[in-house]
Amino acid sequence: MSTPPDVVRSAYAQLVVTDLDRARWFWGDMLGFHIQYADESLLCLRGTDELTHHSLVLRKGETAALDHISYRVRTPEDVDRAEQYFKDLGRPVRRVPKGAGTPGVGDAVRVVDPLGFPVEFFHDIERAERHIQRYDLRRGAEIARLDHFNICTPDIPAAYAHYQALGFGCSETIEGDEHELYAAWMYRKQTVHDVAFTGGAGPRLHHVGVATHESHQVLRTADLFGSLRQEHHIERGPGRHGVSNAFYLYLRDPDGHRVEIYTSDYYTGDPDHETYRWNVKDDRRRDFWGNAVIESWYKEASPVLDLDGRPQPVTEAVLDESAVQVGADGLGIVEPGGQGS
Ligand SMILES: O=C1C=CC(S(=O)(=O)O)=CC1(O)O
Ligand SMILES: [Fe+2]
Repeated sequence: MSTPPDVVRSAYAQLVVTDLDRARWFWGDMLGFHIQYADESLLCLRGTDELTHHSLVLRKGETAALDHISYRVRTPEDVDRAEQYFKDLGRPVRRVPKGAGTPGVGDAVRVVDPLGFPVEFFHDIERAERHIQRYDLRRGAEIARLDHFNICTPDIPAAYAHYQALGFGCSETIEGDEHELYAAWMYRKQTVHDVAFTGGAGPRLHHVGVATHESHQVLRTADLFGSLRQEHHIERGPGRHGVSNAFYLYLRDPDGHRVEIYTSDYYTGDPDHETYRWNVKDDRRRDFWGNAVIESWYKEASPVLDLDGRPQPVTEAVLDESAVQVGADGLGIVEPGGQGS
């Protein structure tokens, strides 16, 4: 078996949006991403702390979808390793030389991974002007950086095995009484996750997680949308997660792409870091205060494209967390004459 690439971190998501101006308002004006590059069909954006060209790309297209997620690898040779690794898995692989792909990104390889997701691996990317202390440029939610991808997949154990083989650690899980795996959070950078798996029809993109420095910025984001009579963009939260302990707010962009505003998770960098395991019937797992998870959060997600830009077919889930008796989610199966647990 060939050597997997040395993944450093989740690096950027490329989303297809149907109205670039509305997307610019949502992701730029409201969330505060800096526009690093713009043309009539493409925007490259980055957070206040990000030193490379972008962490989010919005590409105008007919149908809202995920074009690809992208991981940065440690060396240029790791791009070659990624190419060989996925070729050995028998997966679709396409080399994307510098200048032929996303602006700012150097030599890269794009694959459709075993879970059906379009994934890019690159090392070289243009540096960008340091905005970390340009408080004068901050606006809206003041998003600092990309934190993670959350993907919907029907087979969580298969997703766990794939990312474990890529060298990802596992910080937290949601498991049944017999340790059946409902969800997992996995990392390469030293925080809770670079990628997480939500059980459901897939491959679909559940959300992009973006980080603020402070929880008051999460609250301010909700206030901004409320003030502007744009509260319909708020889907879930604000609240405190059980898993990750992060303070959160979920929004839907004008095309329905979900984004999580996320702050204050924790360090996972020690070599013997242990996985924290939640039971699927623990009402605090997804909201530490026991608040219900709105059904759309479990059921709705963005379609993903193949390497030729065609929507990928989805496979229904094996396990459905929202169908388990989960009490606070309000979706539980109430025992005859009993209460949800
Ligand atoms: O980033 C996350 C951290 C925790 C949770 S959960 O709702 O607490 O499971 C969801 C999430 O994957 O979006
Ligand atoms: Fe998330």
